Amino acid sequence: MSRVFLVVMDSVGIGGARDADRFFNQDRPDTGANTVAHIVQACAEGRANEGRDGPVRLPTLESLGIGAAVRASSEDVLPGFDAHVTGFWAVAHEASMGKDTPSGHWELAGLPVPWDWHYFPDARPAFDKPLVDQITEIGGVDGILGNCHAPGTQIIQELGALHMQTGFPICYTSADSVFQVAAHEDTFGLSRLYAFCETIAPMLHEMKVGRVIARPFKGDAKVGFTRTTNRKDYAITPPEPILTNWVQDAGRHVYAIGKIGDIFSMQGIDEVHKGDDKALMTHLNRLAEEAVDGSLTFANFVEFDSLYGHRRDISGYARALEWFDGEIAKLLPKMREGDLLILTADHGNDPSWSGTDHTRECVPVLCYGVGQGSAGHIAFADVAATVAHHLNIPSQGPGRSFL
Ligand SMILES: O=P(O)(O)O[C@H]1O[C@H](CO)[C@@H](O)[C@H]1O
Ligand SMILES: [Mn+2]
Ligand SMILES: [Mn+2]
Repeated sequence: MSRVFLVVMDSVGIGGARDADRFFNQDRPDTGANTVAHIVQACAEGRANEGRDGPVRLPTLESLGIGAAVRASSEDVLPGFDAHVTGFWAVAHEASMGKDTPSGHWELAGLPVPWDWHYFPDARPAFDKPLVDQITEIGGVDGILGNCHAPGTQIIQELGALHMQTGFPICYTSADSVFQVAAHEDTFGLSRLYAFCETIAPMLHEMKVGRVIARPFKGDAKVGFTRTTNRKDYAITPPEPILTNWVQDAGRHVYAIGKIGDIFSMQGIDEVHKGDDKALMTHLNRLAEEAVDGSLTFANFVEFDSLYGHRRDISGYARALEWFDGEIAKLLPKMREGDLLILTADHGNDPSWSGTDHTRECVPVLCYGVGQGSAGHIAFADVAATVAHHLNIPSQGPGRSFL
């Protein structure tokens, strides 16, 4: 029986979104943002040589069609990237009005977001007094710090020492529908941070805030503050069955790698494997060998986005792509007859762009195991329908299989 491996390269967008002018980074519309193309261009021009050198080389993604997809989605030039394409590729357009992780993943899983998320204003305070009063009361703290839009790595440097003195959690947000809580793992305590987030999450979900995110960190004023890998997301539960439910309801097994379990609030998921991207790749390789017939393995590789996209680090993003490309080259021979591997993304995060937020972009859909060809332009939800079709189970979403 066929298996499917659906792998999200978080934020690896390819430009070309028709509604990019409705999304912004620091008042600049996202029109023209193109994560992959701008990385390729910067590398070719020698502008991304930190820890690497020269033009970016992605031979495996190229042969699966990433260059062809970028050319089909945008006018951007792509120096090099003219290798023979042996995979099956498409350009996917998002319908949901959010350029965030849950919107992208839910729609890839067959559920365009049926509501408007709540976003906090980029003002001080970002959270109004009645909300702060509720949060401090039910969360059992005497106050909060932050209360603004901020990059997470920066705000812990600014407020880490004061947080240690006062015991007030650092609460901040971004252009996404998120309520983030940074707290020191030792002085505030990791389990206390998780409990705090878990307690306030239902109230924020009620307001249609997509995620409450625990952001633990360590360090002190002298050495500086560093986030740990113990981030935890408390996301709204999808209001309808999604791909993982369809697969599970058909009696099949669903493996989640990385933050997929968090994004879908564990709906339809049998087992979760976590770690940094390197560890996730080990899990993916092991599951390529061990996943049972008829199963779905759904993975998210977040470091493109969290370590490089938001930090506007072009060299780092290029290094991550080159590493990923080499790993996928080693994964392909592990695919069995009848298996389908899909590499895709959830939104863009152009590291050459203004601001530090995601960019509205189309995403590549690169398929291995179904021969060579292209479906041209498709919808995000078509990915779920295609996975269902390949697993020979009913699709319950609005998408159509492109295979
Ligand atoms: O700056 P940090 O804390 O990494 O926040 C980023 O991570 C959040 C969730 O992925 C996004 O909303 C973005 O703002
Ligand atoms: Mn994402
Ligand atoms: Mn992000």
